[in-house]
Amino acid sequence: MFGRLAAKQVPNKEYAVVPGKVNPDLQRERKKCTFDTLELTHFLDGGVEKYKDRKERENFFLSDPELMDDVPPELMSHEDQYRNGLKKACYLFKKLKELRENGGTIDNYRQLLGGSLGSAILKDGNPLALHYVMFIPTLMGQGTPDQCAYWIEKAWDCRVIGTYAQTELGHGTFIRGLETTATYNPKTQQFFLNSPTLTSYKWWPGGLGQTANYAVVVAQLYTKGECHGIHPFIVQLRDEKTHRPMPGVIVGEIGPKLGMNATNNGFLAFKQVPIPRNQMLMKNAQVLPDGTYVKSPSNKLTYGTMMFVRVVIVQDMASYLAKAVTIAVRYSAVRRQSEMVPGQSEPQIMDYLTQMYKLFPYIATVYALKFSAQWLWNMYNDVTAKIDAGDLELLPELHSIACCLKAVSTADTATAIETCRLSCGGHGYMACSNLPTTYGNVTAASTYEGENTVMLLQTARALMKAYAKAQAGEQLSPTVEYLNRNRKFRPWSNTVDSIVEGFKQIAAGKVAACALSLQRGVESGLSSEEAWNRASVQLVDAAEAHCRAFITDRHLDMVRNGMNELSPALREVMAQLCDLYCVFWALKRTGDFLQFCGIRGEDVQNLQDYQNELLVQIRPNAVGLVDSFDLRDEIIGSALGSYDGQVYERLLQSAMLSPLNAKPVHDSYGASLSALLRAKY
Ligand SMILES: CC/C=C\C/C=C\C/C=C\CCCC(=O)SCCNC(=O)CCNC(=O)[C@H](O)C(C)(C)COP(=O)(O)OP(=O)(O)OC[C@H]1O[C@@H](n2cnc3c(N)ncnc32)[C@H](O)[C@@H]1OP(=O)(O)O
Ligand SMILES: Cc1cc2nc3c(=O)[nH]c(=O)nc-3n(C[C@H](O)[C@H](O)[C@H](O)COP(=O)(O)OP(=O)(O)OC[C@H]3O[C@@H](n4cnc5c(N)ncnc54)[C@H](O)[C@@H]3O)c2cc1C
Repeated sequence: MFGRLAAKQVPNKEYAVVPGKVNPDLQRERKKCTFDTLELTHFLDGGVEKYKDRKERENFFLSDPELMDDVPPELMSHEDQYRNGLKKACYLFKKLKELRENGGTIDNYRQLLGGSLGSAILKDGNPLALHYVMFIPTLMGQGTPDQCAYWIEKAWDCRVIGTYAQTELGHGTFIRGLETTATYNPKTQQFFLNSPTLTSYKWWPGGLGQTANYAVVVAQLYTKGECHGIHPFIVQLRDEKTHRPMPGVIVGEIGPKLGMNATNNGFLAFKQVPIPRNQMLMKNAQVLPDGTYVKSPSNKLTYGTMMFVRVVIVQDMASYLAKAVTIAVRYSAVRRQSEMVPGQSEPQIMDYLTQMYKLFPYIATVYALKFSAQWLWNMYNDVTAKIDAGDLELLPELHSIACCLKAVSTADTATAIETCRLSCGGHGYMACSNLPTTYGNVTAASTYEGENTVMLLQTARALMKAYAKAQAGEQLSPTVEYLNRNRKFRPWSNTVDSIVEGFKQIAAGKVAACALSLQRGVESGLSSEEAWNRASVQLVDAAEAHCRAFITDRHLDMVRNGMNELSPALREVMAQLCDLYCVFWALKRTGDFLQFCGIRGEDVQNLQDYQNELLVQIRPNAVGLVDSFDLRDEIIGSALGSYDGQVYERLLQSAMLSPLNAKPVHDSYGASLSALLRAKY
């Protein structure tokens, strides 16, 4: 599990991990599976060829001992976490080059950043992540052809390493309020970057601390004495030879965090630092040599990189969740506890219905998120192609759906991972379960790239506009089509179709209720902004309902129309998971269903019965389902979740890695404990 780790011997050899030995409970589970797990793996990969590519790629990276940890990051100091992360990130870059030069493929660079492979190699974050996730995408999305030609090659080759420096100590959400200035001087044809206040210090950018030598800096543009709002600039932070900070640049690292401790998040300030005019990214807005400002077709195009990352985050959440639920399900098959029937042997904890309820809805969530993420990715590509051709019509629709999916996927995944941890009892609390680190990585995503409440309020804003359009009888875009005022919702019928329809009905009801609250607020004398604030709890709720309607609709559509080539046995299991996702959320929202869909008490009981039935139906396939995610042990990185299920052996092995166990008597005994034991009070 930990590569070349020189572990202290376990106290008793017969309790050591035995290569190839598989826990008998797991073996039995695998025999029970009713479908072909490889068929599902191929489906998840998008076909046999892609499956083979992935396996080859994983082998290339994960079989390299240089990329495995000698010591788990949680046993390292903060400084060593960074040192180790950076060493591996640099080595990874060289390997990637080697792969390319040998004709190998890596269809998506990101696979090495977040997601399965990335989080296996750099468990606690990658100090080069922002270079790939935001610096390069900003150059590509916001540079002119000349700027792209000059910078992108250098960046791909890591001859410059960048980050995305937007957030400041004083402002992360409200980016129009950023204080860093970039003032143009036509005489020298330079911008001067300045940080006028403490609150204008850039704060958070990944890799900024000691890694990046360049950054895209988002700053208020001043030219001819006028402020034109925030724009992106390429700024050199460190000397290309010595890596010392450039004159006027104050830069450092912000310190330990809940997680992601190798990402080298930093702070940055400028004292009138000059950069040439051509280092403002000018695909959209421009400053001409004489200082004339040329407006962008939309000032929201500056926000393009954030949109890209929000889209990508939804995909990554599905990967993190697949990992967590694999750990928890395998552990639940191995772990036996209590007596279900007095006097009988202890059952596997997965036989308790409450345990199935903790885990199986989250196996289903992996699929729900994956299908929504695929749809969003396709829409993102369509819309960006249209924007490049000058058509911005679909940008608001993309923004609205990306914001709520980012918020709901990150929040749901964080809850799911915490539930997986709880489902593993005390052992889930151990760092070596890999659930705490995974949680640390995922919960960060509820804040970064747009804080979740703020994101839902962006969607709510779009929903209010769509509602007004619907009331005016205007045509609506596809994701809000259900708001059409002439739409007749079908009556409740105790089917999954009815639940999906019900979520739309709930969203439509909540959107209408928000519109009414806003209207009443204004009529009572509040300004529209005050009325908005008063309605904001409801607005967030409406945006979440809209997103749930979207996710369930996508999931059901995929099961009905996107799985025709799968075997009947597999299709049946996929349909069960989709039903479970829908019923699980319907039961979490029974109040809404009672309020908006006209269901009755006995319908809730029917849903409850159906949920229980689904949990029991899925039970024999639980291990097969997580095996189908096909995550190698290096990716799982957990004493509880490895394929062979040698849980207790691995827990003991991992305890022996603690430096506290290196000697029979620890040094601290002489330093403090012995005196205490001998003192006479
Ligand atoms: C990712 C996985 C891989 C690896 C992970 C590893 C490492 C990565 C780790 C971390 C990366 C994190 C990096 C960051 O966090 S970078 C910083 C991100 N910052 C934010 O996201 C800031 C959030 N704030 C905003 O986006 C905006 O300020 C705002 C909240 C949207 C408000 O903007 P504002 O200009 O004030 O707009 P409004 O007045 O509210 O709205 C005006 C108008 O514009 C529309 N709008 C807003 N944003 C967009 C957009 N992006 N695209 C299109 N349209 C947009 C908005 O809807 C409104 O429209 P109206 O028609 O209603 O006027
Ligand atoms: C791990 C991590 C990595 C990051 N990496 C980067 C990076 O690489 N580059 C970068 O530039 N930034 C980065 N960030 C910063 C990140 O983008 C911001 O933290 C995020 O956008 C939230 O902004 P904030 O911290 O100012 O929160 P705030 O906006 O201060 O939020 C605090 C609270 O105020 C509420 N709030 C704020 N505004 C409103 C509103 N309008 N309506 C209702 N409620 C509101 C929020 O809901 C929240 O509850 C990173 C952050 C983290 C945690």
